[in-house]
Formats: sequence, C-alpha cells, structure tokens
Amino acid sequence: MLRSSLTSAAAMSRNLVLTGTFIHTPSKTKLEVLTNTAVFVENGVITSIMPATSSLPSTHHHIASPEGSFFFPGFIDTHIHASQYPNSGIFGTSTLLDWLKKYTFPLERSLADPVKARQVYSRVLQRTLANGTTTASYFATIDVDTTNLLADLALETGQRAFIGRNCMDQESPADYVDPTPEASVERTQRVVEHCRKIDPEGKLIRPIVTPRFAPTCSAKSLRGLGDLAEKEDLHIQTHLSENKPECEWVAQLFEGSKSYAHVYDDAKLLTPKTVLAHVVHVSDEEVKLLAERKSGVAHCPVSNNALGSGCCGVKRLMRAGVKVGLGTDVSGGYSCSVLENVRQATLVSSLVALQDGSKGEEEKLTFIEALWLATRGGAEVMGLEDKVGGFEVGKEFDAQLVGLGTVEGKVKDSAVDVFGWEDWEEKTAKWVYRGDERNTLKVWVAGREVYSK
Ligand SMILES: O=c1[nH]c(=O)c2nc[nH]c2[nH]1
Ligand SMILES: [Zn+2]
Repeated sequence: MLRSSLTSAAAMSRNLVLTGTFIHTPSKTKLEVLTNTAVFVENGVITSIMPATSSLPSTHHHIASPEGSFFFPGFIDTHIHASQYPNSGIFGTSTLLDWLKKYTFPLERSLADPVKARQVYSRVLQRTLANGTTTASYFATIDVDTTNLLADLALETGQRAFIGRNCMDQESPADYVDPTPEASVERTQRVVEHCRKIDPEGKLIRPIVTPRFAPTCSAKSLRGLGDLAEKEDLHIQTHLSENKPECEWVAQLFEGSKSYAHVYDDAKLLTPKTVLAHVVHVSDEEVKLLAERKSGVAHCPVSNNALGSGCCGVKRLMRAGVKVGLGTDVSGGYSCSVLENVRQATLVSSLVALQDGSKGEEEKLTFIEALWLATRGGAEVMGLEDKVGGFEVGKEFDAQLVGLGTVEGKVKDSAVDVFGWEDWEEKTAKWVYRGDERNTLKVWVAGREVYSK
C-alpha cells in the first residue's frame, strides 16, 4: 500500500527511532551486521546510531524490526524506463534494434495520452517502491507534459527520482521524434524548469538530461544537450555500447569520432554527473576515458541477458576506477526488481570469468559486492554518496525492512526458507538468491514511510 494516501501519525512522523538488526555494506567487500541497535532519525536524517536500550525517548516514533527481519538501505535503480513498464516480459527473441522498433517506440509514443501515462507511471512507482527501490533514474518518453506528470507523481509518492525526457531527433519513427535539434534542447529545458518548480532544492526530484542514445541523436542535438547540462550543472543519462550492431551503426553515423564513448565526449556529455547504461562492448581506451571523466555506469544484467546483448565485465570497469551501480533497464529488463539484478550480476560475472582473455576468478562478483553496487555504488553513480546508500550519521534514512520466514505471519508465502541456524550473512545470501518483493515489508525515503505491506 502506498503511503501517499495515508495520514497516520506513524506514517507522517519524521522523528523516528528504529530498533533491531541493521545490515549494510560499508565497503565493497564488507557486510556489516548491527544487531540490537537503535537508529535515530530526525527530519529524515540519521542523527545517532547506538546500542538499543529499554528506555527510548517519547519524542520519537518507535519502530522495531520484528524477529527475523532486518533493515537494509533502499535500492538505487540507476537506469529504468518508466514508460516501458507495461512491456515487462514482452520481448520475444528480439535484440536491441528490432526490439526498439517492434515493441518500444510504439508503446512510448502512446504514453503522450495523459490518462494512460498516469496509469502506467503510478503503477511503476508503486511497484518499484514495493521492491525496495528508494531512488530511481527514469527515462520517460519524448513528450514534455507526461514526463512532467512522472515528476509530479514521483514527488507525491515520495520516491527519490531523476526525471529524464528522451531526446531523439533522427533515425526515429516519423511520429515519435523531436523535429529539430533545437526542439530536443528546448523541450528538455521545459522538463528541467518543471522539476525545479515542484522541488526547488532537488530534495527528491531532479531533472536529468537524456539523449536516448547516439544513433537517434544528431551531433547538433548532442552538443546542444551537452551545453545545456554544462550551463545548468545537470545530471546526464544515456546508453553506451549495449550490443554489437548498435556499435557498428554508431561507427557509421559518427565517422569523425574516435569511438562510441568519444561521440559523447565530443559533445561534452561525459561528466562526473553522467550515467551510461550497459557499457558491454568497450575498448580499454574507452574505459580509460570514462574513468578520467569520472562518469558512472549502470550495469543492467537482466536486460543484457534478456535481449542477448552480451556479458558486461563489471569488475574490469571497477578495476579501472569507473563508478558502477545497477539498473533494471525495464523493459529491456523484464523485472523492476533491483534484487533480481543483484542476483544476476553475480551469475553473469561467473560467465565473464570463463571468457577468453578474462582475469578468471578476479571477474567474479560476490553477493556482497553486488549488494554494494545496488546501494552505495548506485549512490556514487547518481552523485548521492553523501546522502544515501548506508546507515551512517548524517545520511538520510532511505531504507527497507526485509522480512524472512514467518515474521508476524506477514511473509508466510515467502520463497525464503529460514531454519533458524543460519547466521545473518547466510540469511542475507538467502534473501539475495531466493527473495522477492514479498520480503519487502516497509520502505522509507528521507525518513518518510512510503510503502507498507
Ligand atoms: O535497453 C535499452 N532500452 C532503450 O529503450 C534504448 N534506447 C536506446 N538504447 C536502448 N537500450
Ligand atoms: Zn535503457
């Protein structure tokens, strides 16, 4: 149940003390388990973390994690197409470029209808929150008004969201295209203004400049968007090197650029605030460029598997110093669950380890590293590392309460069987490999309860 419709004191209170077990990843390789702990939250921010005692202040609303459950940082989905949510699971045997034409562009175009857009965007917000996603970086459609509606709905539901209007002014369907490069920029500006109007400090909602990907953007529009992002100090998101035919197409379209990554760099679109989705087929030189520019990568393993795009070697990117988070890439990815992507990130990394020329075991991601990517890694990619991603004094309380087994009878239908002799690390592993939204009992963003089962 979404909390925007509720007005109970518990849901509204911004001064909280939460007690019980807290689990997070302070570093890439460490899972920290804080048992019998109290976390105090004032105005959405963690003010102290201490051992739980029996006397708790009456000034704070008290929430205890039921036996067998634990608090975990909210997930950060660094790449999701809100408009494509109705197509989740519908992709057949297509690969990227035919999938775009057959399934994706027609659906996105139809979302210019505000009634349909409201229905779809409300649902995607509800479903991602139910899966523990507290921050999402959204692609909407090319339509300004309904992209602004997505921003309104995200603010209303309380999710932290980056809102992007898709820019595409070439190589696109005649009825789904920006007419000129100037229109791509001007329409983006209108979304930026709207986001800034509804959330002037960007506490929850921020605009993000969104050239769809190089093939559908003229060099002029890319440059115009780069200039806009620079002038307004904006976040940027796009796709890079997802599948091989796409890379070949970009080489043909942008003969003057040294590589696909350079197409964006030539337009000033590689910055510390840039999120690049996929990054599967890249040269060492391109990886070096991303690291130099401090741009981040949204690793989308479910989508890469579904559309047969390839196996992204994330450890290679991380070794080179590139920031990495996880993205569901709905609906290239059939699931809006970041947890599903945590799981598949580890599985794909095992396949990468078997590839010729790989560094073998070094390519493997543990489930702890994958959870780090889903929280702190994503926070770094979105420039939110000081605000969210873990439990520390000064960070905002973006969290999910995860129940395993038969907690208060609420998760009886959970697929995770807990026998009682597992330690917390083992329980967390079971959640990663067997869990789903049935295990997400409650979700908070900046201390506000935004979802409860
Ligand atoms: O996974 C993807 N989803 C998209 O919508 C898209 N557009 C360009 N490239 C894309 N890749
Ligand atoms: Zn995508």
